[in-house]
Amino acid sequence: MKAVHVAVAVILDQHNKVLVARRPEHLHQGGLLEFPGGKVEPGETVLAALQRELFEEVGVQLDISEDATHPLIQIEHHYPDKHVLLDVWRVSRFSGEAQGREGQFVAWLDLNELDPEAFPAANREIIAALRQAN
Ligand SMILES: Nc1nc2c([nH]c(=O)n2[C@@H]2O[C@H](COP(=O)(O)OP(=O)(O)OP(=O)(O)O)[C@@H](O)[C@H]2O)c(=O)[nH]1
Ligand SMILES: [Mg+2]
Repeated sequence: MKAVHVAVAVILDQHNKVLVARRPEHLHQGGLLEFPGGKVEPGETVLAALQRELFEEVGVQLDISEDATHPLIQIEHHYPDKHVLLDVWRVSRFSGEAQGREGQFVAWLDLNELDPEAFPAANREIIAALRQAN
């Protein structure tokens, strides 16, 4: 099975709050929390995908310049039904107010309060890396 390349944004605000969204029930890993993002399309760079997905899903415009966007971690994970490569970026500048543009719940949660069990299994490593970096 070929890995699906996924661009994922961890947006941290000045109070160490992280933007999370709830995955719609009918999708893969539905009902769990996620960091917004989505599949990199053919011919698209990962940062372009990150920018496009964040705008489509939560209405936020990312500043993807080098001083505002940093690679955090890449995680390859095999779910029983899917193989993903999560390409996770830490973003410190954005504009717009986050809203669930696809009807999903979104929230800014304190980094220290994130419950890894509320996310897909692949995300546990992301949360650990984030806590280590902060
Ligand atoms: N966006 C996102 N996807 C994640 C996370 N963790 C994780 O395992 N995934 C998995 O990555 C895969 C792709 O993400 P996605 O469903 O957001 O892709 P997408 O926005 O392009 O959706 P679409 O297929 O409806 O067009 C899913 O199988 C999802 O379960 C996460 O924190 N954020
Ligand atoms: Mg998505």
